[in-house]
Amino acid sequence: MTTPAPAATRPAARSTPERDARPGADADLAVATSGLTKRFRGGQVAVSDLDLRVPHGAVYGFLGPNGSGKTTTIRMLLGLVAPTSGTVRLLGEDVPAARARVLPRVGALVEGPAFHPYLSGAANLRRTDAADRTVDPRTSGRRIAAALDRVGLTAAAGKRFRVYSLGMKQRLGLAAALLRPRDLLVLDEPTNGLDPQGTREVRALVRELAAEGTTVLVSTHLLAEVEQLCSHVGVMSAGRLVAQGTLADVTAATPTRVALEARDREGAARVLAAAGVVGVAITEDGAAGELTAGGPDPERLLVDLVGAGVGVRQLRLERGTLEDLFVDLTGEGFDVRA
Ligand SMILES: Nc1ncnc2c1ncn2[C@@H]1O[C@H](COP(=O)(O)OP(=O)(O)OP(=O)(O)O)[C@@H](O)[C@H]1O
Repeated sequence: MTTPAPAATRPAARSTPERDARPGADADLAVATSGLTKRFRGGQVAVSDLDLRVPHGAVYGFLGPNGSGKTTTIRMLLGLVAPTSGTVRLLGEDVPAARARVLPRVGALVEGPAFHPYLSGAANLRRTDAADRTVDPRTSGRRIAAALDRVGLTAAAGKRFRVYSLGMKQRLGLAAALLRPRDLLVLDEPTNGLDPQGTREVRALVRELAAEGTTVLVSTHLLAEVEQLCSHVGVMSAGRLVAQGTLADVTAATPTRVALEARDREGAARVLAAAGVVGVAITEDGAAGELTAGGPDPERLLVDLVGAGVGVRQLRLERGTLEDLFVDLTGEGFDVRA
């Protein structure tokens, strides 16, 4: 169920430059947190020292396995849960201080108690719209019709919420978030539980909104979602942000695997290890290892191999994927399918 809510660092961010401390350095950020931390009663630290940096206009994939702290972070961004420490800035304004001014510009889809099951989709939106004191009640009908149309629920507007499919419920949550124009959308696992068609529809809608200039922060545990949808990514692991940056930069930070085909497998492995290749192992037809940042370049490896008298039939370079990086950073397997 969904409820409409009002609404990058010191991560081990392999790819992100050090946080810029100059005044105004955050001006181009739609979401900026500093040292954001949540410790629940009982002592569990759900989110630890988070410096999120979401540029204006980005579709930011907030990626992490279940329980890594994504929902708690999102709830703190929206003022639904108080941080234990740290600060939040949304659209350049401090939250919660400027909450009343900034949250109307922020649309959100977060888990929680939600729509009335016995009211229709349209009637539920009427309730949501009526609860917004900042809009003109006389234009409510127009806003509701536009939001329903936007998410493809016009035909089902009169049906009771309880008979909606999961995808329709999710889309109604999005419609509620879109009752007024938003500069920032915060979506917590918007495709969770949806069938492939529903998933495609929600992703298409996010793309459309982003194309119109809305900044979107979308949490997910699906790598494919990030790869298909996002310009930026932040990776959470056990409450910490372990990488953050553009999708291209973060993916480029993955180690490249170098694989050699050589008859003298031990000799090839020795040369690789001596040159600074890490995790060198003898393979079926040669040797392989990982080229990390600052490691030798492939040309140098070939020179070394020739110099050591190791004949090489082939040298292959395999660029790491986002999935490799994720497993590497979080130590977890991953649900890679959409
Ligand atoms: N109200 C709470 N009281 C105590 N612990 C909590 C509370 N809410 C969340 N947690 C714990 O904080 C950690 C982070 O949970 P959170 O829901 O933020 O993660 P998540 O990445 O959103 O996971 P999921 O994808 O499963 O929703 C988990 O270990 C969770 O059990």
